[in-house]
Amino acid sequence: MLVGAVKRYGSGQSTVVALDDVTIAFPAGKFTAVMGPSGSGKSTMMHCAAGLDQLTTGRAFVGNTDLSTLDDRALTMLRRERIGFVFQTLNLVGTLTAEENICLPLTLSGRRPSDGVLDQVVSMLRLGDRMRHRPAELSGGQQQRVAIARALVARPHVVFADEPTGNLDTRSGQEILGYLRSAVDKHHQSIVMVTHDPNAAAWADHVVFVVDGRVHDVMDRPSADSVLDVMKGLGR
Ligand SMILES: Nc1ncnc2c1ncn2[C@@H]1O[C@H](COP(=O)(O)OP(=O)(O)OP(=O)(O)O)[C@@H](O)[C@H]1O
Repeated sequence: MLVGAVKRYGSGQSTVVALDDVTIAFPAGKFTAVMGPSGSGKSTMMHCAAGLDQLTTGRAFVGNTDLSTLDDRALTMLRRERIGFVFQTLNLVGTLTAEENICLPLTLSGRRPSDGVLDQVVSMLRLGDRMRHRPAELSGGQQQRVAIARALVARPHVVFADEPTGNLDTRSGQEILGYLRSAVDKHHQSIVMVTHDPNAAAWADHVVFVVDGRVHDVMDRPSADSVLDVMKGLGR
């Protein structure tokens, strides 16, 4: 959740206001899509909400925890224990196999995947025969699926995903959206997903439209058509 969130980059004449007084809740156990024109502040909003970047002013909460009250170590722990990430820069570790990458957040906090969860995630993402490969030996889409498996396998409270289906064919994209949906419906995880695709946004419970660093609109129970209409109205 962001309260009165402002994020400025740079100073003086070259200042960019990426978030301009944003207050928005990402409700627990819900699937939120974030849409808006290029450069409108979507990634900045996610990074600040996930504690990967600091606000200039305002507050960011994960659950009841005010991120500004945490030191670096506590922030790292919170991210590791409670948050999963799927970002465009996949951050897979080149020297580790797919399986080691997927389990890395758990390994770092001294845990192991719960029974069956690893198998379930790996088979859903059709990575079963790729688990011993390193990232360089995988296609772009397979790397994307490894990053998604890594975000899901620890069953974090919140998953932040930036264009998670961006590099995927339609079938794999639909499967991943279905799995994100079931993570919400079956396991009460919260998903916050940036997307440019109205069909992907239609899987969410609601869509937050961001324009020029502000929340322009929030739509409940979106359909691909209703999302497209709003996007057209934004003229982009
Ligand atoms: N590290 C940075 N330094 C300076 N300006 C930045 C930085 N990161 C983002 N910006 C600027 O902040 C604004 C918002 O960027 P952001 O990446 O959040 O937009 P976005 O909606 O995610 O865009 P896209 O859909 O193209 O990924 C843009 O004007 C961008 O140029």
